Amino acid sequence: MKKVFIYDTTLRDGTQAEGVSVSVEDKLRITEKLDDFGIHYIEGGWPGSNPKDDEYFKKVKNLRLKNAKIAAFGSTRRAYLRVEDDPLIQNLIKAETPVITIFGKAWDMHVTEALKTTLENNLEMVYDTVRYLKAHTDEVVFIGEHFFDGYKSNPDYAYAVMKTAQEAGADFLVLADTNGGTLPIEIESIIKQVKEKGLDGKLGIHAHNDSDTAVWNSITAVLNGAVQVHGTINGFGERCGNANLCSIIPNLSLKLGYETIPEESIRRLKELSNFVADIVNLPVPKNMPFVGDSAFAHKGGVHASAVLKNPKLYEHINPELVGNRRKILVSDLAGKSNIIYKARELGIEIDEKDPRITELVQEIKRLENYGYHYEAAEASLELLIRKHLGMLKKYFDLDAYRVLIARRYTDKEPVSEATVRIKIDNHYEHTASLGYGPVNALDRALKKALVEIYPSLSEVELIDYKVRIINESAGTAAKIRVLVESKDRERKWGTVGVSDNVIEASWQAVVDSFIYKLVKDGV
Ligand SMILES: CC(=O)SCCNC(=O)CCNC(=O)[C@H](O)C(C)(C)COP(=O)(O)OP(=O)(O)OC[C@H]1O[C@@H](n2cnc3c(N)ncnc32)[C@H](O)[C@@H]1OP(=O)(O)O
Ligand SMILES: CC(=O)C(=O)O
Repeated sequence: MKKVFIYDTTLRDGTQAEGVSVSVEDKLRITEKLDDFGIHYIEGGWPGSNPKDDEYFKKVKNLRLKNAKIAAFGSTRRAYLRVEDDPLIQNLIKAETPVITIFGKAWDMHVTEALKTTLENNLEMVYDTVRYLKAHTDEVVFIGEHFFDGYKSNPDYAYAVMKTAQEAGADFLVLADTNGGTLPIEIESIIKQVKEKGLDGKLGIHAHNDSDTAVWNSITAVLNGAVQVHGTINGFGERCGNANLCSIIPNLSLKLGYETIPEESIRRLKELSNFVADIVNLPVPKNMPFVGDSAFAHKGGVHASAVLKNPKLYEHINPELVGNRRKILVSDLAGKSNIIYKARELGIEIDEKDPRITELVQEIKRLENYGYHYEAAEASLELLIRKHLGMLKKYFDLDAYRVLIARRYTDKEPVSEATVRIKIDNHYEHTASLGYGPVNALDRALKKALVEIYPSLSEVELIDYKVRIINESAGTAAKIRVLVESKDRERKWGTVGVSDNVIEASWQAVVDSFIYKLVKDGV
């Protein structure tokens, strides 16, 4: 099996993404995680660029890494300085990493316009820097910045830059599509040409995603002989991001038979994706291939029906191979199969031929049309299914609720007060409570009324509350959907309510939340 070295630049190019800022501790945690997953190279940052990166390189030496080699990143020497006198080069050496990665200009226009130097001097900068660094570290990775654009502009020069780096001793010659404008067909053609011309070192690829082709550009490079692939977890990075390792790794390993990271790590890929997303505070888009929450979610009734017969009918791989899971969604696009799958997933015994399933599908479509949305409120969906199948106990009846919001001249904030009167068996409970807002007051008053009979409700906490106006064009007559997220010591769940009135919609969602808790506790 051919091996491809995975080179992660989440901590360097990834942090060049808009909105990302990570602490040294964050960087160290990500380093340990990437190492644990068997990533071969971790580019930690640019020593000398900022105090955080300097501290990172001091501290990373103390980590006991099992798999990864840490790379310090920088550029070729300044056009007008000797390597010995260039502080940026000296900082790279001071980082004391086993790998140093430098980028050098491979596009003639960049040499003359950005560096403002001559093409010959740039070749000398590449040669001097690689040679010098090679004497100070184990491995030097040379990135030909803008290699593909450079090749399209001046093929001989772009080739000469890479060949110079090879002659100076670079261990990997990485071809970069820095502006991300190159297409897979061009990657293939250009790599073939440079190999024919005589670039016979170990090639790598560093692709950006501006044309939405970074993953396939990287894979094309591998298919044409590249043995090192640069990318980031979840693909975030400068502008539109870098090549997404969460797609490259499974494509190479599961589909094309290359050795990348160990199989058991690939089985936890979603965990790695979520881990990095949480730390950098950039959520994983639901529709991200392989690791997104919707990557294996089936919504259309036709899809659900087929997946129940054989998942392969609508899934390109088994989701478990990358640590993801199959989801069957229930919505107005559902058919009987969605309901059967969902009910079984929830542990509800259901006979496929039960005529109530068809009625339930129609009821869900009616409610979704009214404004309910069950994808984000699975607890309400479970209650609806149970109720329809006669499997939901009556825990209490609402007799009345009332919410008052008042602000006197002397009050700093409005005061919310709720009263609730409910009937349990033949007994009435009548309670009142103040709250931070009307929903909080209702939640407290209802809990007060129920907790003596159902003590486990004291564990329920409402942790999120979202309000959405559904048919906005109707102005004040618009319907309001409230989604509530609740938790107890073990789980989180979502419930929904819809009404013309925000308090009534909130009440429905809160009531569902409490009932769901009682169902799950087996009360
Ligand atoms: C394609 C990439 O993603 S490369 C990585 C980009 N990442 C970053 O830039 C983040 C870290 N960068 C930094 O902290 C700073 O830019 C530093 C410390 C590297 C340099 O800071 P400064 O000295 O203030 O320079 P500044 O950022 O304004 O400009 C970049 C300089 O690097 C030079 N440079 C750019 N590429 C190269 C190269 N391959 N080789 C040598 N010099 C280069 C530019 O010509 C410019 O030099 P000049 O100031 O003499 O015109
Ligand atoms: C070096 C680098 O990040 C690039 O060429 O895109």
